[in-house]
Amino acid sequence: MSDPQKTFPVSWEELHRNAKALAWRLIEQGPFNGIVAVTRGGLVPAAIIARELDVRLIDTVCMQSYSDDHAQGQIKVLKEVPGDGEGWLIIDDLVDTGRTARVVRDMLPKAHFATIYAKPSGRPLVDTFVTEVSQDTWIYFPWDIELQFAQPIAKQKRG
Ligand SMILES: O=P(O)(O)OC[C@H]1O[C@H](OP(=O)(O)OP(=O)(O)O)[C@H](O)[C@@H]1O
Ligand SMILES: Nc1nc2[nH]cnc2c(=O)[nH]1
Ligand SMILES: [Mg+2]
Repeated sequence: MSDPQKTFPVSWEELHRNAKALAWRLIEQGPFNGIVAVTRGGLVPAAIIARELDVRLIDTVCMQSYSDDHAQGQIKVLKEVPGDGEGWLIIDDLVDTGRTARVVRDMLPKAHFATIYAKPSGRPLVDTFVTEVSQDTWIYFPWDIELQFAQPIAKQKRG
């Protein structure tokens, strides 16, 4: 998606609340042997969920696909996890097109795949998620953004 229609900024508090909401759903699905975080976006959610589910065994699948202009290129797998994923929980921050999820699921077909956010195209690839956002929305995570001055609405309207 190179020109998303809407943006959806997420604060640290909101992310923490949503990650805990995901943990409440996942506690019913476990117990899990360990967590596989999909880098980099899955790292912070995985840390929060590991704390809530009392999981200490964490591995990573290292992936690269989107560039800074929100365009998705070829997915590169920089690091894999051996095995079929049985008893493991995979955590990513979101599914968008579902292409990243497809690659990870093919790698670990027996794992449980969970994300905090899901867009409609990727939703069928996720076992458990918390919040659905529309396909034309770009989510900004707390680590993507910083506090800054915002124009009053009246000034924004005058242009
Ligand atoms: O469903 P898709 O269309 O494949 O998109 C979802 C993936 O895109 C983002 O990762 P990204 O490749 O931007 O890297 P990052 O996790 O390092 O931010 C996000 O963290 C997901 O992993
Ligand atoms: N930060 C972020 N990364 C993405 N990768 C694919 N879709 C998104 C999105 O909406 N936000
Ligand atoms: Mg990612």
